[in-house]
Amino acid sequence: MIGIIDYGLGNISAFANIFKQLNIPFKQVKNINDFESVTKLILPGVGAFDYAMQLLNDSGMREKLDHLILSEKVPVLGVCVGMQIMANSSEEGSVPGLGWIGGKVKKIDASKLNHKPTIPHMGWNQVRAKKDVDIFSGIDYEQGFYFLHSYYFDADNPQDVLAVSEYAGEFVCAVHKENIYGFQFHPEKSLLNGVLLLKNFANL
Ligand SMILES: NC(=O)CC[C@H](N)C(=O)O
Repeated sequence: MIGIIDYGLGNISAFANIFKQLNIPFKQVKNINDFESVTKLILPGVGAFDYAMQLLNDSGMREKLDHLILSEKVPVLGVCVGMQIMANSSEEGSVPGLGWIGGKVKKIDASKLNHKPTIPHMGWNQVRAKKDVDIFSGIDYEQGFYFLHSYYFDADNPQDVLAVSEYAGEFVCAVHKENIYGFQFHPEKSLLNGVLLLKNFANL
Protein backbone atom coordinates (compact mmCIF):
# COMPACT_ATOMS: atom_id res chain seq x y z
CA MET A 1 0.00 0.00 0.00
CA ILE A 2 1.24 3.55 -0.81
CA GLY A 3 1.71 5.79 2.24
CA ILE A 4 1.38 9.51 1.52
CA ILE A 5 3.34 11.20 4.30
CA ASP A 6 1.08 13.94 5.64
CA TYR A 7 3.38 16.15 7.72
CA GLY A 8 1.46 19.33 7.01
CA LEU A 9 2.91 20.24 3.59
CA GLY A 10 2.23 19.30 0.00
CA ASN A 11 -0.60 18.49 -2.36
CA ILE A 12 -1.84 15.44 -0.40
CA SER A 13 -5.31 15.43 -1.98
CA ALA A 14 -3.88 15.67 -5.50
CA PHE A 15 -1.89 12.47 -4.87
CA ALA A 16 -4.90 10.82 -3.24
CA ASN A 17 -7.13 11.64 -6.22
CA ILE A 18 -4.62 10.16 -8.67
CA PHE A 19 -4.25 6.91 -6.69
CA LYS A 20 -8.05 6.70 -6.39
CA GLN A 21 -8.35 7.20 -10.17
CA LEU A 22 -5.75 4.43 -10.71
CA ASN A 23 -7.40 2.13 -8.18
CA ILE A 24 -4.12 1.91 -6.28
CA PRO A 25 -4.51 1.35 -2.51
CA PHE A 26 -3.11 4.25 -0.46
CA LYS A 27 -3.38 5.85 2.97
CA GLN A 28 -2.37 9.16 4.56
CA VAL A 29 0.43 8.68 7.08
CA LYS A 30 0.14 11.33 9.81
CA ASN A 31 2.10 9.70 12.65
CA ILE A 32 4.25 6.64 13.46
CA ASN A 33 1.12 4.54 14.10
CA ASP A 34 -0.02 4.93 10.49
CA PHE A 35 2.76 2.93 8.83
CA GLU A 36 0.95 -0.43 9.13
CA SER A 37 0.85 -2.24 5.72
CA VAL A 38 2.66 0.62 3.95
CA THR A 39 5.09 -0.75 1.32
CA LYS A 40 5.97 2.47 -0.57
CA LEU A 41 6.08 6.12 0.49
CA ILE A 42 5.36 9.49 -1.10
CA LEU A 43 7.10 12.51 0.49
CA PRO A 44 5.22 15.51 -0.91
CA GLY A 45 6.11 19.13 -0.39
CA VAL A 46 5.34 22.69 -1.35
CA GLY A 47 7.18 25.43 0.51
CA ALA A 48 10.45 26.39 2.16
CA PHE A 49 13.21 23.93 3.11
CA ASP A 50 13.54 24.82 6.82
CA TYR A 51 9.77 24.86 7.32
CA ALA A 52 9.47 21.42 5.69
CA MET A 53 12.23 20.02 7.89
CA GLN A 54 10.70 21.59 11.00
CA LEU A 55 7.29 20.06 10.24
CA LEU A 56 8.81 16.64 9.51
CA ASN A 57 10.94 16.72 12.67
CA ASP A 58 7.94 17.88 14.75
CA SER A 59 5.76 15.12 13.24
CA GLY A 60 7.70 12.48 15.21
CA MET A 61 8.05 10.39 12.02
CA ARG A 62 11.68 11.26 11.18
CA GLU A 63 13.34 8.30 12.94
CA LYS A 64 10.81 5.82 11.59
CA LEU A 65 11.29 7.18 8.06
CA ASP A 66 15.08 7.00 8.32
CA HIS A 67 14.78 3.34 9.38
CA LEU A 68 12.25 2.37 6.71
CA ILE A 69 14.11 4.09 3.89
CA LEU A 70 17.76 3.60 4.84
CA SER A 71 17.60 0.20 6.57
CA GLU A 72 14.50 -1.54 5.19
CA LYS A 73 14.96 0.07 1.73
CA VAL A 74 11.29 0.93 1.39
CA PRO A 75 10.84 2.79 -1.94
CA VAL A 76 10.18 6.51 -1.46
CA LEU A 77 9.26 9.22 -3.96
CA GLY A 78 9.97 12.82 -2.93
CA VAL A 79 8.38 15.79 -4.72
CA CYS A 80 9.71 19.36 -4.92
CA VAL A 81 10.74 20.44 -1.40
CA GLY A 82 9.95 16.82 -0.42
CA MET A 83 12.82 15.90 -2.75
CA GLN A 84 15.04 18.78 -1.63
CA ILE A 85 14.93 17.79 2.05
CA MET A 86 16.46 14.44 1.00
CA ALA A 87 19.71 16.43 0.53
CA ASN A 88 22.24 17.38 3.24
CA SER A 89 21.40 21.09 3.23
CA SER A 90 19.89 23.96 1.26
CA GLU A 91 20.92 27.52 0.44
CA GLU A 92 17.26 28.35 1.10
CA GLY A 93 17.67 27.72 4.82
CA SER A 94 19.99 26.68 7.64
CA VAL A 95 18.49 23.44 9.01
CA PRO A 96 20.25 20.15 8.06
CA GLY A 97 18.32 17.98 5.60
CA LEU A 98 17.65 14.22 5.82
CA GLY A 99 20.89 13.36 4.01
CA TRP A 100 19.31 10.39 2.20
CA ILE A 101 21.09 11.39 -1.04
CA GLY A 102 24.35 13.37 -0.87
CA GLY A 103 24.00 16.88 -2.17
CA LYS A 104 23.18 20.49 -1.54
CA VAL A 105 20.12 22.42 -2.71
CA LYS A 106 21.21 25.53 -4.57
CA LYS A 107 19.43 28.63 -5.85
CA ILE A 108 18.78 28.96 -9.60
CA ASP A 109 21.23 31.56 -10.99
CA ALA A 110 18.72 34.20 -12.16
CA SER A 111 21.53 36.29 -13.71
CA LYS A 112 21.58 33.79 -16.58
CA LEU A 113 17.98 34.64 -17.53
CA ASN A 114 16.96 37.66 -19.59
CA HIS A 115 13.18 37.49 -19.12
CA LYS A 116 11.24 38.79 -16.13
CA PRO A 117 10.29 37.44 -13.65
CA THR A 118 13.28 35.11 -13.67
CA ILE A 119 12.43 32.93 -10.68
CA PRO A 120 10.58 30.90 -9.67
CA HIS A 121 10.91 28.53 -12.63
CA MET A 122 7.18 28.10 -13.17
CA GLY A 123 5.40 26.04 -15.84
CA TRP A 124 5.90 23.01 -18.03
CA ASN A 125 9.38 21.99 -19.08
CA GLN A 126 10.96 19.03 -20.84
CA VAL A 127 13.17 16.57 -18.98
CA ARG A 128 16.09 14.45 -20.18
CA ALA A 129 16.57 11.08 -18.47
CA LYS A 130 20.17 10.22 -17.51
CA LYS A 131 19.32 6.64 -16.51
CA ASP A 132 17.09 3.97 -18.00
CA VAL A 133 14.71 3.26 -15.12
CA ASP A 134 11.27 1.66 -14.93
CA ILE A 135 9.75 4.69 -13.19
CA PHE A 136 10.13 6.61 -16.47
CA SER A 137 8.68 3.89 -18.75
CA GLY A 138 6.21 5.36 -21.26
CA ILE A 139 6.92 8.97 -20.24
CA ASP A 140 6.63 11.64 -22.98
CA TYR A 141 9.88 13.56 -22.36
CA GLU A 142 8.92 16.28 -24.88
CA GLN A 143 5.72 16.98 -22.95
CA GLY A 144 7.69 16.98 -19.70
CA PHE A 145 6.29 17.99 -16.33
CA TYR A 146 5.04 20.99 -14.33
CA PHE A 147 7.67 22.88 -12.31
CA LEU A 148 7.38 25.53 -9.59
CA HIS A 149 10.66 26.14 -7.75
CA SER A 150 13.58 28.53 -7.24
CA TYR A 151 16.13 25.97 -6.01
CA TYR A 152 17.47 22.69 -7.36
CA PHE A 153 19.22 19.58 -6.00
CA ASP A 154 22.97 19.69 -6.74
CA ALA A 155 23.79 15.98 -6.27
CA ASP A 156 27.29 15.12 -5.06
CA ASN A 157 27.42 11.88 -7.08
CA PRO A 158 26.60 12.03 -10.81
CA GLN A 159 25.37 8.42 -10.45
CA ASP A 160 22.48 9.78 -8.37
CA VAL A 161 21.26 12.11 -11.15
CA LEU A 162 18.15 10.61 -12.74
CA ALA A 163 17.13 13.47 -15.05
CA VAL A 164 17.96 17.03 -15.98
CA SER A 165 16.04 19.98 -17.41
CA GLU A 166 17.02 23.38 -18.81
CA TYR A 167 16.43 26.70 -17.01
CA ALA A 168 19.30 29.19 -16.57
CA GLY A 169 21.37 26.28 -17.88
CA GLU A 170 21.05 22.55 -17.22
CA PHE A 171 19.88 21.60 -13.74
CA VAL A 172 19.14 18.35 -11.93
CA CYS A 173 15.37 17.79 -11.91
CA ALA A 174 15.33 14.19 -10.62
CA VAL A 175 17.57 12.11 -8.38
CA HIS A 176 17.66 8.36 -7.74
CA LYS A 177 19.66 6.17 -5.42
CA GLU A 178 18.59 2.54 -4.83
CA ASN A 179 15.05 2.77 -3.36
CA ILE A 180 15.03 6.59 -3.18
CA TYR A 181 13.53 8.77 -5.94
CA GLY A 182 13.18 12.57 -5.92
CA PHE A 183 11.56 14.85 -8.48
CA GLN A 184 11.84 18.64 -8.61
CA PHE A 185 8.69 18.83 -10.74
CA HIS A 186 5.17 18.03 -9.54
CA PRO A 187 3.85 14.70 -10.92
CA GLU A 188 0.56 15.42 -9.12
CA LYS A 189 0.19 18.54 -11.32
CA SER A 190 1.58 17.07 -14.55
CA LEU A 191 -1.51 15.46 -16.11
CA LEU A 192 -0.90 12.21 -18.03
CA ASN A 193 2.87 12.12 -17.55
CA GLY A 194 2.43 12.63 -13.84
CA VAL A 195 -0.24 9.96 -13.52
CA LEU A 196 1.98 7.53 -15.45
CA LEU A 197 5.02 8.26 -13.29
CA LEU A 198 3.02 7.64 -10.10
CA LYS A 199 1.55 4.44 -11.60
CA ASN A 200 5.07 3.26 -12.50
CA PHE A 201 6.22 3.98 -8.95
CA ALA A 202 3.33 1.97 -7.52
CA ASN A 203 4.28 -0.94 -9.80
CA LEU A 204 8.01 -0.99 -8.96
N1 LIG B 1 7.21 24.33 -4.70
C1 LIG B 1 8.16 24.10 -3.77
O1 LIG B 1 8.05 23.26 -2.89
C2 LIG B 1 9.40 24.98 -3.84
C3 LIG B 1 10.56 24.38 -3.09
C4 LIG B 1 11.63 25.39 -2.78
N2 LIG B 1 11.14 26.40 -1.82
C5 LIG B 1 12.08 26.06 -4.08
O2 LIG B 1 11.75 27.20 -4.31
O3 LIG B 1 12.78 25.43 -4.88
